[in-house]
Amino acid sequence: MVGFQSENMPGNNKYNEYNNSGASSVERFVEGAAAAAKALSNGYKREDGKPFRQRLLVVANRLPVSAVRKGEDSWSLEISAGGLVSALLGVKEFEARWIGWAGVNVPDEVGQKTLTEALAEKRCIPVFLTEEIVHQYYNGYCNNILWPLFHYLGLPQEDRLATTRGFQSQFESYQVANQMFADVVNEVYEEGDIVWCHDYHLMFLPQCLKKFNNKMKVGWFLHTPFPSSEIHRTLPSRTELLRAVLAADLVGFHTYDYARHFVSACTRILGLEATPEGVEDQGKMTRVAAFPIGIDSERFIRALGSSEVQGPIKDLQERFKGRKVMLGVDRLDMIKGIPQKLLAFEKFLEENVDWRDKVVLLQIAVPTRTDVPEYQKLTSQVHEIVGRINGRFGSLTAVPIHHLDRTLDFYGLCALYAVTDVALVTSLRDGMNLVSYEFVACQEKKKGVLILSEFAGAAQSLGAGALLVNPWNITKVAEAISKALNMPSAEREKRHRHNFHHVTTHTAQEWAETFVSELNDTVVEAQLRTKQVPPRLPADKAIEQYLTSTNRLLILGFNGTLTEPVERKGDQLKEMELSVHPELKLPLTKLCSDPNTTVVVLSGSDRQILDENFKEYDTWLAAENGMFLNSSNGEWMTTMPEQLNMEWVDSVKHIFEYFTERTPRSHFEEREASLVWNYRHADVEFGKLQARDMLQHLCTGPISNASVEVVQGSRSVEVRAAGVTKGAAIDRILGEIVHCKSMTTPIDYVLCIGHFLAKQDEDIYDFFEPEPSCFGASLQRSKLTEAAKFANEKVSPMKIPSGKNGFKSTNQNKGQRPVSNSPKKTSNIFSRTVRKPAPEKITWNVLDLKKENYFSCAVGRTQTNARFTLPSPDEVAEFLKELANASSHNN
Ligand SMILES: O=P(O)(O)OC[C@H]1O[C@H](O[C@H]2O[C@H](CO)[C@@H](O)[C@H](O)[C@H]2O)[C@H](O)[C@@H](O)[C@@H]1O
Ligand SMILES: O=c1ccn([C@@H]2O[C@H](COP(=O)(O)OP(=O)(O)O)[C@@H](O)[C@H]2O)c(=O)[nH]1
Repeated sequence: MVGFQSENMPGNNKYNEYNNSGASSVERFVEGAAAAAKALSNGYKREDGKPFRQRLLVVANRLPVSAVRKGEDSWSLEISAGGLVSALLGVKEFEARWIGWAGVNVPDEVGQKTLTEALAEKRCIPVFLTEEIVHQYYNGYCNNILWPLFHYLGLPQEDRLATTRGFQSQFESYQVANQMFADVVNEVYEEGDIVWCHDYHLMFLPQCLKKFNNKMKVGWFLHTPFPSSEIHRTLPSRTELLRAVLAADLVGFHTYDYARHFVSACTRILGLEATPEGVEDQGKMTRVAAFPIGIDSERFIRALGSSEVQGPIKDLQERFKGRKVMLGVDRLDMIKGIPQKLLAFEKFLEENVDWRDKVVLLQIAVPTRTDVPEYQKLTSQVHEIVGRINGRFGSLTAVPIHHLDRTLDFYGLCALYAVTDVALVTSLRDGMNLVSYEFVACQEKKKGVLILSEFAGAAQSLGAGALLVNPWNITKVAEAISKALNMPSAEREKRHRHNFHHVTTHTAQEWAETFVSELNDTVVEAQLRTKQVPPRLPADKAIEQYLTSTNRLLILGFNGTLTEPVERKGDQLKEMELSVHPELKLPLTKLCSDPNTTVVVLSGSDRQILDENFKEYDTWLAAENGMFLNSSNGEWMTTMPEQLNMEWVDSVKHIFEYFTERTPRSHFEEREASLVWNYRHADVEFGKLQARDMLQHLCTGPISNASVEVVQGSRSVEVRAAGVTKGAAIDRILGEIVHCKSMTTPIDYVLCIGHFLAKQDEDIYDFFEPEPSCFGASLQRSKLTEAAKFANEKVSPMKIPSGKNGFKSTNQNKGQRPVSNSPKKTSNIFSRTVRKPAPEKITWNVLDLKKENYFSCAVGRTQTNARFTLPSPDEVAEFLKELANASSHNN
């Protein structure tokens, strides 16, 4: 015996839910939306005085109503079952429109036209998917691939005999279907609208929408779990899906765990940067956050008092008099753990003979995705188990399990929730599970017990009051059933209080409002960030000014500026040494050989690396952020300031050693004025965790009182003596260059390009700044040397002062750490200090720099003090090529 269905069972009407005025919830929802729209256009306010909000386009695979064709041009609309629809029906604050599939194939024009009209009354806009697309996209890619994968059930094996089960063809249909949704959104969209895309069906949608209109405010919310990145990485189209989602402005999940998994998939699989706000890709920020959904609890509480619910409550109480009622309400889906639930109940009955005729389990199993073979198999499996248990423990007049393969209406469900003593939710994985919320909302009188799977998102919010179980552990679930049925009323009351408070204060309305307001804020913040992003380097202008200048200075960073693009293997950087971009050889040679141009490569790298990479060019090298200088004759000298406190080095080294030993493929470099721990070749995720720990150790230990700066790079941690910055070194470097080259005319053109660290090294841009830039140059000014201050005060020209902190005397290093080159690091052993120019000799203005002759440019950064930006070393190479060509034609 599979089940038992009473004639009087509540909710036999599977169509619309009616209230006293005879309107369905969809109609009420839609009427609310229509009223909102009207009020908006009339400038009205809502009853509670708040203004109406902007238009919200809710795009989900399924509309809140499914259409059933009654004739060529007549349709009846039923509410679609499922958590997403339930949650969004609770949202009444917006002038909302739904865009989605009506759950029916409508190939003919008449049908499409009439259904569109019928749905328009409900503010729903249909996306017409063909039967083949539905098969491949919905049954195939969504429900046979993404759904099981996201719920940790793994990928199905690709079936070579059935072409429809190939990943690739299903994925292509998925993309086509997403584009079909996008086309409808694009048609309906008006400026200022918010587009909220829902769920795993529409992961491609954000990208399609942004491609069409980059200004659209696009949010994406996932209703299922997002699995560990190790699961996601098994998906053949893992990269495309992540990238498509990242096109959204805001990406939301039910729990922090899911959000964290998503961010880690982006860092590990795509190699992107995680920030506290989300994920960053070349300056484009996607905000990632947790927004736990809720229900419209008021609607349930109100319904309990209505005659539509009170009637069925009485019937149910009468029918199950003398027995405790246990309830399961699930779509008949493998993630819901229905077989596990039944087996646990069977075990409970086996072990608790006295309870056999005193308890009944009502299991509502809503048919779902019935075209997918796995779901068909599940139905038979469940029927078989129910039959066996009822056969074993049933009598002529009663069975322990009442199993219904059908949908109940809202009132029927409320009545069931209200009469239940123990609700049993055993999902193997579940994004949230609204049934558990709904049960709690209906239990103010009875204060029944919720047994809840620890693998449902709801466990994180209702865990305080529920009995949490691992559904795979049948023995423990059986024990929980026993505990729940025997729980004293005081404990039930206490547990219920916790959960009722949560359910009634974290509602669907609040969920949607928070998401939408966060989306608005995210877009505003992004706009602000974009406004602060300096423009791209104007190559033509920079070249034109270069050609008309007579004494030019080019300051070029190395790593991330002149280097080859970095390759990745999976989530790892390819092991390789830094080397000059191959396309730069010729242009660099040309530029360096121009007698009117001085090229300085200014880098954080050590002397050896610069020697190895630049020995063939006639260029100045400034290693370790300018602490060492090498004129083109190959002799290194130090520019280190006096009084550098290096007492912290040993203890920091100790910590660096500790982390290096524990982080495979990381290493640290000991430099003269700094220590750098580098994890660019280590596992990105692990490296970041280690870096975080390391920072904590450093800050609470050796550097807590030391005069140092900690510089966090994208894959490194560097500790430097305070004051060791490129900006601070440049005046000493300039003095040496002027002297060495016996310059007699001022520098009248400066191009300073680098992937310099924002806080610590961008003072170099400000050093040359003839006018305070609008991008925050002033931030760094207080740190500048006298020479730089002088430069800032005057539009031009600038005189390099001698003295104080400008240049060091030749015997300045007494009592300091020795400044010799470490022999193992460089073959170029000799090091001397930069000479101190005689003040009387530099009486003229070294810099004669006008605003239009100064080009500071940040590479691969958008938050910068520089005047201009270039996105990558490739573009730097391109620009320097053009510059070198123009210059050689000019000569
Ligand atoms: O539309 P169907 O394919 O029949 O499936 C029904 C819905 O199932 C999923 O619901 C999820 O959303 C709930 C609300 O956020 C959440 O509580 C639950 O844990 C999820 O399973 C699916 O995500 C929806 O898109 C489907 O419409
Ligand atoms: O006969 C039924 C059974 C369930 N539901 C609704 O379906 C939703 C199920 O949501 P849940 O989050 O628990 O899981 P999902 O089915 O979305 O995975 C709940 O709002 C239920 O009220 C319904 O309308 N009729």
